[in-house]
Amino acid sequence: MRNRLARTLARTYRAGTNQETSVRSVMVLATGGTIATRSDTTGRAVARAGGAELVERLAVADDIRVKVHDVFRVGSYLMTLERMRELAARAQRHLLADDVTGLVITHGTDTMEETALFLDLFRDEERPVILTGAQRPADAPDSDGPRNLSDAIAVAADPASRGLGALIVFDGSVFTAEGTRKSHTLASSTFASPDGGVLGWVRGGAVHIAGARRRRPRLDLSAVDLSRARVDIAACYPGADATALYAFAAAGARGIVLEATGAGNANTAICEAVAELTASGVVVATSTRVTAGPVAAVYGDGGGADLIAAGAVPTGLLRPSQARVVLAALLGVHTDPRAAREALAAHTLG
Ligand SMILES: NC(=O)C[C@H](N)C(=O)O
Repeated sequence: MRNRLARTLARTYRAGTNQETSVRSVMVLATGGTIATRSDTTGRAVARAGGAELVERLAVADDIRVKVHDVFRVGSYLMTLERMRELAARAQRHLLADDVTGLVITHGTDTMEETALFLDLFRDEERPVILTGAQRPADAPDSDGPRNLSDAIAVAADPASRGLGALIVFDGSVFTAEGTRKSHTLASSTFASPDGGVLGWVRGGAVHIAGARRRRPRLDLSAVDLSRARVDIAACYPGADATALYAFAAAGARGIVLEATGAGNANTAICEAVAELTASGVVVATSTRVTAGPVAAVYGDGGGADLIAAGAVPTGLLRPSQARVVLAALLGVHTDPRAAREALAAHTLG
């Protein structure tokens, strides 16, 4: 196995030496996820493979040089905001220090949408950062990992990917970070962007980018203080009360995202709690459990119009998982919750 890796790397390094002007260099940062899982002795899938193992038999274009670094080796259900920050810092360091065309991050699919958006918010330059993974383990005979990874490397090396922020490449499709989420627990075609569609496609190393992304102001990673960035998600469902909201605030939440019903509706008990918590400096945002469409101030009697009047910030097309990351990032960079509220409102306006 080592020898195969040595041959792959030797080939790519040789390509770099012979064609110095046209060589493209892609750095792969490995973090774990199903793309790196093998079954343990009890049959449970655990992230064990490092990046070198993932790239060793990959088909990549002769003029692409691949380098690998391991960052974590975890299922993405074990990601945290701290790990996202560490990964973002590593990504920035590698882009600074190494002469790379683009970065690929291998990651579990469960929370890829959160990490992708975090990296997108703190991106600090034009070179592409591509996240990919797999739905079937590394030791499955039909793992989708190798194809996804070679597709991601092709996209990272392609000039058309510059300036598009963090992207997700999966099952032949290219997605922007914002608005994209996991949509099937097990199927290989799991990522979807219900409001935005795909940004492009990749087939056999050929990359086609069709869409454009919305430009957002970037945040400064060195300014983020995650100790004041606790944000929890509270579900609204028939009969829900405000117990979870108060418990989160008591546990130190500086922000709460409501996973509301429909176009962003709750009930009068939750509206009252939102008004009280907003007055106490907690930033409440409202998203929805519905797959597509924006949050809107339509209904009274505890509905979205009342929630927003009580102080909740509507998150537009962002779903709770990504609204939480945006709010946490903003609370991490703004000491004043009012500034974080305003920045969230501006962010979700498009
Ligand atoms: N397909 C996957 O990668 C799912 C896995 N549970 C993870 O997120 O790490």
